[in-house]
Amino acid sequence: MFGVWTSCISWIGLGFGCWSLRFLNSRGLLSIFAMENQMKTVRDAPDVLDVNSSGIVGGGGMGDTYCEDAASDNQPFTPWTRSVASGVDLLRDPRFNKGTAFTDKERESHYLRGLLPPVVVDQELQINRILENVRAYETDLEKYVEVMDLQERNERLFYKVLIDHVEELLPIVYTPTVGEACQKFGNIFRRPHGLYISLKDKGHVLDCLRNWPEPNVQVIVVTDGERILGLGDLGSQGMGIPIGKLALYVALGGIRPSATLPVTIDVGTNNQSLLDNPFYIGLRHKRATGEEYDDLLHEFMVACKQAYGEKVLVQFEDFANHNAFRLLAKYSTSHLVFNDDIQGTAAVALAGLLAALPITGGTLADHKLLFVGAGEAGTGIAELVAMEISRQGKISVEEARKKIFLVDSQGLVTKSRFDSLQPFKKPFALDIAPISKLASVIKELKPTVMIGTTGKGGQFTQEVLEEFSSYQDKPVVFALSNPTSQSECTAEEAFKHTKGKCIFASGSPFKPVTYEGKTYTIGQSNNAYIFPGMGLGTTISGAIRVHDDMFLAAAESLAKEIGEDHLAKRQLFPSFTEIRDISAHIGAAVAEKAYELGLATKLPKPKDLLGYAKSCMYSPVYRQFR
Ligand SMILES: O=C([O-])CC(=O)C(=O)O
Ligand SMILES: [Mg+2]
Repeated sequence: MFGVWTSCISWIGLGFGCWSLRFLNSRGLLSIFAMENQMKTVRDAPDVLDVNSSGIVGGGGMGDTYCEDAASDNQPFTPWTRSVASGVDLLRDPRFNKGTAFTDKERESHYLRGLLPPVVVDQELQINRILENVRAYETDLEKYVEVMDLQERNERLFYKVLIDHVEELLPIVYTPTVGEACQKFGNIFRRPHGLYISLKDKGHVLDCLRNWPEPNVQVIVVTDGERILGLGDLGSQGMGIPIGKLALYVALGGIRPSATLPVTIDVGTNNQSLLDNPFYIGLRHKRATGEEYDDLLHEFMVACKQAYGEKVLVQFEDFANHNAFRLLAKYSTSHLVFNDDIQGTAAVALAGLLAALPITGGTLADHKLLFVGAGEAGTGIAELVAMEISRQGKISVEEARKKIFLVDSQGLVTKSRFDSLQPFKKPFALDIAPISKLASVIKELKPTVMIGTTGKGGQFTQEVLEEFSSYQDKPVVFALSNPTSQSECTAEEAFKHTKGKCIFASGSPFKPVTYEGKTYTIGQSNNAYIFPGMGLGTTISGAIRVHDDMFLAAAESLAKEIGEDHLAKRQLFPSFTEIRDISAHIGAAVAEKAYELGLATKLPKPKDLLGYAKSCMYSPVYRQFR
């Protein structure tokens, strides 16, 4: 195969000078441009040929591992230019476009003369221009549209600005603004991004995947839009979430952009206001359920492996409880899959709890934990905490669960409700009389940690917080629901109503709080700390399954990032400015666990996993085109 292509390329290269030829391969259209007797291929098909600047053909296949593949993306000057279009096509391709940063030489050699204003600027100046424009907008939604437009125009600039200004831009491309963007997705719709797979595609899901232009996908984030953050059913408009999460996989975890695929499965929506909205982008009927739903999901899961192989990571995101748990159980033994809202959120919250121990004193097993909200996040965290207590204390998980209490919309989860409880709540049912009011639950059980995962704003009222802090000095309060509007309380309320005693974290970002002259930095207990590193770890090790122990390893790795400086400000999570380094550590810890569990396929195991993880991470610095 390689030899045939080599001679084909040489022949065209010698014979044609400046030409564009198109070949149809089995995966779709592969364009080949011949320029000045050099060949440059467009689009990296799995059997792509790499051509270096001196016209020597090399490569001949994307590396089997993530790293070999990523390495060519990372070199600021690569002779192994794999994919270069020319002329106006180059400007219109966000993967290669550099706008006014194309040098005069590049403009000359790539048929850009006259297509750009004469000025040549560097990436730094472009970043300053973008930031100035973004900052000039009044609303966060306008900022979101501006920044996401950049992703469609100039991918490397988008990631460079996001990485270099992560604290400022994360709340724009991610929670809370992405929530509002999803609510108004039909109104702000410009260009499609990601794959929309709907009931209309039944029987043709593999065709949808084959239409996606990138053949070497390594991470898929998929939602069915039924429970977008704490905002409920947003149908097809939930697409903003997979897009945002994957932008973070790249910016925070160093996954290559071309290896990411956002997917929304549209089976309808039960959101009447969207069904009535003329600008709604999805199927205009109520949600399909039962066999119809399961069949489409199954077709998708099978197609993922067919299209991208055994090692493609599928992240389930923002599915409703009734599907989230069973889909995870159904596919976790056959696919490399995890649920971010159950397992990612669990790992990040566990990291926060471990980080808090030097302040509270004692071990995790010394705490009594109350979960307010007993859905994916609540029971996900509860289970992982129970596993950690069991591991640390050498007791059974059943015994460890006794330190955990759940409250759902009906009140305390007790044995008296056993028959009607959803299966994921049953292991935590208490053998005591039912209590419906939250403040009364707290009074009765006297928990030391209270974690909100209700998806409903304002649940931690003044009464609740006062009661919770009435019998202890260091009450731990996590208000994890997103976006900010759904947070169980604000950071300010937490400090005020606990009289400055609390150790607080939230799912969405809050500004620092000053209480009685002391300023506290608010750590964001958001799965964004975990999933990028998880993706890095599974790809560099070639893992074929995700195991709970990998999440424990990720949580422990994240908790280690918290030092005395952080604790002095009661900050349980590091700043996002350090996240790429943190993701590399998490990636190495996850990969290490994958090897230990026999789930890794990249052999031999790299000697220095951390160094290897770092070397694999995508860098958005512009490449030069010769
Ligand atoms: O997206 C986020 O910010 C965290 C998350 O998964 C959710 O709230 O569903
Ligand atoms: Mg989520």
